[in-house]
Amino acid sequence: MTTPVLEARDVTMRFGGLTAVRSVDFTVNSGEIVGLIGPNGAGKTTFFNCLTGLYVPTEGTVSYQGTVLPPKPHLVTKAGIARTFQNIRLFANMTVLENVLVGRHTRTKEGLWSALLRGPGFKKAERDSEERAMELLEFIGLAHKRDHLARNLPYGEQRKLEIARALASEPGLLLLDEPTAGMNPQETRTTEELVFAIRDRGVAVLVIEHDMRFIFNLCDRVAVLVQGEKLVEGTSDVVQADERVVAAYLGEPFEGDPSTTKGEVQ
Ligand SMILES: Nc1ncnc2c1ncn2[C@@H]1O[C@H](COP(=O)(O)OP(=O)(O)OP(=O)(O)O)[C@@H](O)[C@H]1O
Repeated sequence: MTTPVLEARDVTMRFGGLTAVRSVDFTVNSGEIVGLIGPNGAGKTTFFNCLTGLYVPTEGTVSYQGTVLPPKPHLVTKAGIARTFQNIRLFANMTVLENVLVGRHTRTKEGLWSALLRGPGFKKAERDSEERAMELLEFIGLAHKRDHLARNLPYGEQRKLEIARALASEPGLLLLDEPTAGMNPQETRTTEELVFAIRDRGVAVLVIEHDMRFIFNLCDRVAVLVQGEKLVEGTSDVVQADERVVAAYLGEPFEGDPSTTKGEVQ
């Protein structure tokens, strides 16, 4: 049975006279991988920022598992939504393990005094956190690099580490903003497999991406934003065949034969 994890209702975001997102209704259900695509400047990242509390929408509401979210990033994370960003935002001079541990802080209950005094409660919490972080590093294939500095990882592994750090907050929904940007085809394929594996762990995924092949292979459903409005939403096949989508992408990587079949679009 599908139940809504995320529900955005009538979300509008204006910057002065510019409406970057206009009356968008959007749902992600449990167990789903949903794609959000659109030409440059369509409002995708602005919409993500509205979902994650970085922006307070001018109008509309965002709910997670039936409860309206407070527009504060740390409260959104605590509620169960984690994200990555277009540009890598790791702690470059921390180790791989430390980066994942940072991602767990919303889930650790030990308070300031316990941490300062390093009492038995704190030590146990620390051990549990480390175990959980190592389990995540195993999952993404970076356990053997736990003590490497994040800045010394190759690009593709840095992006994986960001995903592990986001997963460390134990989200029910993961938002990925251009996870394959700058990746070679092999790294992109690995990321695709990783996203499927994340979904199989019970985490719903919403992904922004310009790589159409990646999106159409991966997603159960795809929504298209154009000039801040949701133009089309449906399965990959429906979206690929929609003439309005083809028109919106003319001049973009998706140009060419409108009858292009799945997997051949780039
Ligand atoms: N903080 C801001 N202040 C003013 N305008 C903004 C702000 N953030 C985004 N915009 C504008 O809102 C519009 C949508 O931008 P946004 O970055 O959300 O698009 P996008 O679809 O994510 O683009 P891209 O694919 O290039 O990342 C653009 O016209 C952009 O200039």
